[in-house]
Amino acid sequence: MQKLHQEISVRTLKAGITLLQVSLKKGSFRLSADGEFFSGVHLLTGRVGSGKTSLGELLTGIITPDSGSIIQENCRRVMLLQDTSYHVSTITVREEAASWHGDEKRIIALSGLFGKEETDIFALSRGELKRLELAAILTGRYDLIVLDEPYAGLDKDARKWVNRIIAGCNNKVIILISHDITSLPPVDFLWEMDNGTLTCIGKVPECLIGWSRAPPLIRFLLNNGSYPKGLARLDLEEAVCRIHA
Ligand SMILES: Nc1ncnc2c1ncn2[C@@H]1O[C@H](COP(=O)(O)OP(=O)(O)OP(=O)(O)O)[C@@H](O)[C@H]1O
Repeated sequence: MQKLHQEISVRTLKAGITLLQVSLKKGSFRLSADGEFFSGVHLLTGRVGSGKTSLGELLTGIITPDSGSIIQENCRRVMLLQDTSYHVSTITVREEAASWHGDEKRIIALSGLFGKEETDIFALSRGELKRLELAAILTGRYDLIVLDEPYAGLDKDARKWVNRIIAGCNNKVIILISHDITSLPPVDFLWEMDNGTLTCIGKVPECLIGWSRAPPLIRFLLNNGSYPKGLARLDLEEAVCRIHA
């Protein structure tokens, strides 16, 4: 009985979001989407203008579909990061970190801004500001996080840092919209947006073999019989080394 209770508690804590026959029209562009996003890291890829940003906005409720349903389960706290969206509301780094209502000290330490607490927020570099924002989002108590091109403006080390934090996030739905597949955290599910139509490619790494629009690096690996164990950078490097071994 106790085990059953525990199982129910764990299940009810898991966040998820379901799209049922969702459609959206923006001028001549049409988006249609069906699918379920469970806890874990989801990578959404697709060409420029294919509708990824619109899907992120639909998932987080920034815009509503023209028809269909979006059902959120245990997604009480939802966050969307867009490259252009950061709004500074305070003066110092400490105040800005505190404005996120999370663990202010942890946010400052994680973002590498220890010692800069009283610095004017406008004196930070673009990269530092982005790290502060990402640290606040990824350590915050969000159930659903959509990161639209989170690597934009970040250097190699900062990208690795983002991936380490994402890898440590549990029980959240994290949807990563990125055209850059060379610097990713461990990804659980792969999705593709093609000319407004959302397709679930499947669970990583099993689905990689059937990824018809796989980027050149993945295609090269598969064509050489070296199947990556995942999409994280280390997995890709390991697969490349297997070819040359
Ligand atoms: N307000 C609007 N009115 C008309 N068309 C729009 C509007 N906003 C976006 N679009 C069109 O909708 C399509 C999808 O845009 P969206 O930004 O979702 O794509 P995307 O895949 O995120 O592209 P990108 O990678 O460039 O951000 C594009 O063809 C875009 O031109």
